[in-house]
Amino acid sequence: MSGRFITLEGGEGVGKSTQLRALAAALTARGAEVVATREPGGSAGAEAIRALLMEGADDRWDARSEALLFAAARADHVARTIRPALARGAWVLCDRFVDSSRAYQGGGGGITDADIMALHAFGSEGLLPDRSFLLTLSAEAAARRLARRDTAGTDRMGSKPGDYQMRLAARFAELAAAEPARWRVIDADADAETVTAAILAELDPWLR
Ligand SMILES: Nc1ncnc2c1ncn2[C@@H]1O[C@H](COP(=O)(O)OP(=O)(O)OP(=O)(O)O)[C@@H](O)[C@H]1O
Ligand SMILES: Cc1cn([C@H]2C[C@H](O)[C@@H](COP(=O)(O)O)O2)c(=O)[nH]c1=O
Repeated sequence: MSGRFITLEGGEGVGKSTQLRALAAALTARGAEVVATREPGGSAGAEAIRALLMEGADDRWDARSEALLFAAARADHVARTIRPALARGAWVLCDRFVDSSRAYQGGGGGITDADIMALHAFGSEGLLPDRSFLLTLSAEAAARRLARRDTAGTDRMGSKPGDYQMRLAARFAELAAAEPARWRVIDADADAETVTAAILAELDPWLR
């Protein structure tokens, strides 16, 4: 069972972190080495950039600066964490990756997809996941989950307005539709165990 690079994508509160933990446990139980990681973050340098991105006022960065910071964090994460793990045969499970930049800074923030992918080509040598899961959930259900989880309030990126959330959901759907060999769309409006089973079923051919 050789390692693969798997990403979980979608809006806030759809259950990405919950599913990442469950998948990591399931794969570890099958004897795989698993590197569970996240973006922005996942390496010392990228975690430092994460603090710049997640803290402060909504207008702390303009759209171009924000896109560059996400790409710089990703470049360090890819070079220091993801590529070494893949090279030794580990499974890399990542909570968000370049598709979040394409949806948030692209669909939500107005940066062109060509510009985001050019930054990715330079910073991360264009690395793409073997499989990306888009977890879909209605905005209302996601908001209910977040209200239960985030009783202390949201961070800078989570405080975007409702129309931004709608643009990014539409953009994620477009990305998945445009590259069906890489993406699987998973209905996240079920209990967590059912969602995990649906994801594992999609990974089954790689788990033999
Ligand atoms: N299938 C599920 N059914 C009900 N609640 C869930 C489910 N999956 C996750 N939750 C709960 O919803 C909340 C949000 O889940 P989680 O933190 O995994 O989402 P996320 O997509 O990683 O969010 P973010 O993008 O903000 O990091 C948590 O309190 C979690 O326990
Ligand atoms: C990788 C990446 C992330 N974002 C946004 C999406 C979320 O609002 C935050 C990350 O928070 P999480 O609770 O850890 O999911 O950052 C983005 O706008 N662009 C990106 O490339």
